[in-house]
Amino acid sequence: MSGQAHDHQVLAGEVAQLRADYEALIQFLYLAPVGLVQAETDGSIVMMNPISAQLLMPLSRDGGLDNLFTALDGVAPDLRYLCDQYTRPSGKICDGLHVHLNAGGAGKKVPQILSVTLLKLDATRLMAVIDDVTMQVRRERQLRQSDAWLNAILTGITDYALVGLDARGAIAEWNPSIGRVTGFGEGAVGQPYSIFYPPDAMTPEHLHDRLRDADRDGWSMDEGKRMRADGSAFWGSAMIAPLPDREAADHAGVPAYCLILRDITDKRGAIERRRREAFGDHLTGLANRRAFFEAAEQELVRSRTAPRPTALIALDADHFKAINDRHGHPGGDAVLQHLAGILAETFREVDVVARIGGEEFAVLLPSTDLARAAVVAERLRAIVASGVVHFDGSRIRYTVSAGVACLLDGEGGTDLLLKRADQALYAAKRAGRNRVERWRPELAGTSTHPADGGSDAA
Ligand SMILES: Nc1nc2c(ncn2[C@@H]2O[C@H](COP(=O)(O)OP(=O)(O)OP(=O)(O)O)[C@@H](O)[C@H]2O)c(=O)[nH]1
Repeated sequence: MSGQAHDHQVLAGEVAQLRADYEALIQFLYLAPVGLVQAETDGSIVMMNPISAQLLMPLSRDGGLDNLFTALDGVAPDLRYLCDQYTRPSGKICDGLHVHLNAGGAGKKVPQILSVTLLKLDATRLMAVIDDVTMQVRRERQLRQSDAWLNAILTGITDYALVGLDARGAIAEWNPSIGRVTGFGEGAVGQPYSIFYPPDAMTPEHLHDRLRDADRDGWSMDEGKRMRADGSAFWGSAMIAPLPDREAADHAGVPAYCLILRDITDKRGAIERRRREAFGDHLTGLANRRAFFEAAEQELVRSRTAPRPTALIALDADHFKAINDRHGHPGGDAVLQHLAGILAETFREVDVVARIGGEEFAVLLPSTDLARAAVVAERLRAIVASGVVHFDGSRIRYTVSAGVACLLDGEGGTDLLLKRADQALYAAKRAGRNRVERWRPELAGTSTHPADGGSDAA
């Protein structure tokens, strides 16, 4: 081969190499998962990839994209200034500058956050790297928040065990806090966290339910009797929270959740007192409206998974205003306490008996149909009608009216059940009081308040 031909071949090879490099660069620009914009130092855009067009287009006022600084003027007005002030021949003009789009706007769009890095390549060329970091920023903020939350929980607590659980709820690692609070040694590793609970208190299904609750809500908390390794019991709370990077931790023995086990034996009395204050009715000692709704909600959710009827009796003392007027408010209170006493004696342990309003009571009867509930309500009505309240030298006689309703498997919720029972109750009031009415479809749409429903007022 002649020298000239050889040179030619080398040159052709170099050109092919350059072309291949250029193709690779173009490919890179097109496929890069970030926006890349090449511009002159005054911001005039020379070249941009599709992602940067996508990110910058919404910022363009005239539908075109000629100048990087003009496009970003509304959201990052100092970019042009930063560039003018940058005197070095090349380097980073700004690094990961966060630019907020749609922030504070009247529109309902979620604020979008772009990260802009501006490089000076040489005296005439700039390169901007633009990335949509909205999700990343949100995620970091969430993580910071959950860190703060965890710190708040841990601060000031000295009697807790911090236990790493794997994705199946088995204890992943041992640490001294586990030994201190529960007495379990390294042999606990690999065992389900239910070893901290009394035998049979937690089925494998319960154990997994708690993990799923934590996945769904960010945490799951319960409180009750716990066991130490030596078989002694203590009163404890257990909070389970998923670890931030748990997706990657689907293997046995790798922590996916954190369990914080606290010995709160000392605090139990105070907690129960607070519970009573929050969920108890001070006048009658029965459950209050809030406790009733929570218990009813729980029962109805359970009745959906294991179908069964749920009944409700709504009860109201008749002509109660007249009793108050005649015997004074304390006399009225004595009647309410008397009625509460009868209710507490009449119903089963599983029934939820509550005072849900001034002189209105409600009883939730799990696994009970309409006919059975009506029989119980009738028995109650009769007991009240035959009783006497001794108050301040007087004998007060009173009666109650009751409405009974029932939901079949999975039908409606607490509000519907209570509404039907109320409709039946006021049908009983309209029909003359001192009686029990069952809800029936014709009552749908009738009033749940006597004043609207043509009550025969006292
Ligand atoms: N003593 C006492 N009275 C209460 C309490 N809460 C509500 N009340 C009274 O209960 C009375 C309820 O009156 P109404 O709603 O007119 O009902 P009613 O007189 O029982 O008539 P019907 O229900 O139609 O038979 C009002 O006078 C309330 O002031 C309470 O805790 N103690």
